Amino acid sequence: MNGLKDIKDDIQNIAEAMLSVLNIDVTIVDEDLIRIAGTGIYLDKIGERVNGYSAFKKCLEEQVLIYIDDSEQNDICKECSNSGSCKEYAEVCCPITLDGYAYGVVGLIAFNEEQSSIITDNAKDLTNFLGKMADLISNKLKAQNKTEELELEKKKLEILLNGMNKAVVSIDTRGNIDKYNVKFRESFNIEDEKLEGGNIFHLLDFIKKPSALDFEKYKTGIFYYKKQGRNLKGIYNISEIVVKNKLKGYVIDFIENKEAIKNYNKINKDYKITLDNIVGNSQIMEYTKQKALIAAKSNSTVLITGESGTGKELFARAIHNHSDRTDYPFVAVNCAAIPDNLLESELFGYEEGAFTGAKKGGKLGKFELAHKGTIFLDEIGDMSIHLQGKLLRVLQERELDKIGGKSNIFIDVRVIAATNKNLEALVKNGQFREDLYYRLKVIPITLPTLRERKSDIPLLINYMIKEYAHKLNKDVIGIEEDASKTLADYTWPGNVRELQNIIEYSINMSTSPLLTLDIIPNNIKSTYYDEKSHKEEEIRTLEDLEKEEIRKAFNKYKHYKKDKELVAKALGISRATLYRKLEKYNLISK
Ligand SMILES: Nc1ncnc2c1ncn2[C@@H]1O[C@H](COP(=O)(O)OP(=O)(O)OP(=O)(O)O)[C@@H](O)[C@H]1O
Repeated sequence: MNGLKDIKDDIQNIAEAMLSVLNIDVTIVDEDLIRIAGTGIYLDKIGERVNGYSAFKKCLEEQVLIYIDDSEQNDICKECSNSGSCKEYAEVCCPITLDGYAYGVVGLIAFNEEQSSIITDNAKDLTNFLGKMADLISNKLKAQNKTEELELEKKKLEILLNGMNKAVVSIDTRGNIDKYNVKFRESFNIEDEKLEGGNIFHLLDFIKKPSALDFEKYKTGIFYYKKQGRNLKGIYNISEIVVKNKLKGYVIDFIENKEAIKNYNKINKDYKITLDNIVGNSQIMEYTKQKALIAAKSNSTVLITGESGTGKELFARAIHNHSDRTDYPFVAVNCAAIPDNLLESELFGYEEGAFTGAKKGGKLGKFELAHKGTIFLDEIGDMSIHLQGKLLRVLQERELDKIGGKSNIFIDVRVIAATNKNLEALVKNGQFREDLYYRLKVIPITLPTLRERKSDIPLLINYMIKEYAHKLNKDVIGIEEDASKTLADYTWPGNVRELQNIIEYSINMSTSPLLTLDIIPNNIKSTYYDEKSHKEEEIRTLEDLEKEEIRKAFNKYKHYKKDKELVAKALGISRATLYRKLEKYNLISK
């Protein structure tokens, strides 16, 4: 809280104004009885303390107006240490109070007969006037306190704003910049001179001027800023500033995309896939999980192989989540799903004007988006030889050579690749670069098929029943034994994904709390019955056995480009013999 000394110049002006109106000397003291302002002989005594016991002290302590018209007879004067030598003829003093506290006293003092008669003849008007002056001074004090409070609030807000890890700017309704934080200035790299008095719609032209009609539609947007040496992509939000129902302006905040992903990852940490929630405790699964955990603690490239639906992406995510990159992005790219000519810009991005039709501002590649995190290159076996070369360079140099880029960008990304193809075979056929193959398989992880871990099937079934019953809002709680046995005996060429589909289908179809055999699709049941009947028949024709072995071999090598060659080799026959047999058994469509 301020005292009178903090507004002493204002007070001195008031004292002089009073003197010129009344022609009576004025003195003003503060709460410590120090003279703050004065006229006449008191001018030289500013800064001095007034006498120990005086009318001023009483006025201050008792917060009462004191009027003395005869200093020789007055009781207060008699007790004053100046009694006998006092030069004052008469005086009026009034406390300066604010919120019940006395901050000082303002007094009028007569030093001669003439001044004394002014005081005595106009006692009522003068005391009234003095009261008004005391109010004027206390209001000045109040205003001073308010100004300081506002300055303090402003300072606090500035510190808060600058401590935020988010760029923020406030504007008036026409877009003129009012306030902004350090992060804003640094993110967009705009000098203070341009920002002060600048217009946001000119400086950041991706922001469209909001209108009351479609405010809701345009209040958030994605931005791409590539100027002043900055290359930012993110999301912006506009909030209205409304005071007493009137729109006064807007506050805009910006979140960089990478941060948004990071925050998203943090929020979703609880639901993250970890090795613990990958279902399966068979020996081979336990071994695979252990290997994945070791891989998570390293920064080397991982190559996950396994048939379709064995959980390659699941393992890749779990490895990322167990690594110290977990708070940074996990970016998955399916190399087979994107045409080769687009995959290059998808992975590595391009600079503005890199080619005809290139987007304004260029494009950030997945490698850049995954900075400090993990990139998951799924179906790597389908990548073209040209891109394999580019990828190899990125892995070796740890630098990104963007299309149309002038300089290389350093990247810190961990690579996990996956495929259901036999990369070794592709290397032999010249379809996959040998050098890249070895770069990728620094830590190879092979996921077991579901057939190889049949003991996990009941666990997976129970897990999936719970999951889908909840999702589909059905009261299914389990499965009947024969149905469970049928599922456990099936060969599951589509692995866990196929099992998932069957469970989802069965729960949809089920009308009872337990899944029953009759709702299990026939193609799954037939293997069970075929095998069962085969066991009972015991003796089968050689042709039947031959047909079944051919089928089994095709099933095993169906994902290989040179499947027929591999099947023939596995069956120990020539390709020509295989073709003859396929024709004989009418299996040619396979
Ligand atoms: N052990 C497991 N526990 C629980 N769910 C699993 C398991 N393995 C796979 N899944 C589920 O099966 C589905 C297929 O898994 P994922 O996509 O990881 O397989 P993938 O090997 O990458 O397949 P593709 O080669 O076809 O891309 C997903 O829905 C996944 O959640």
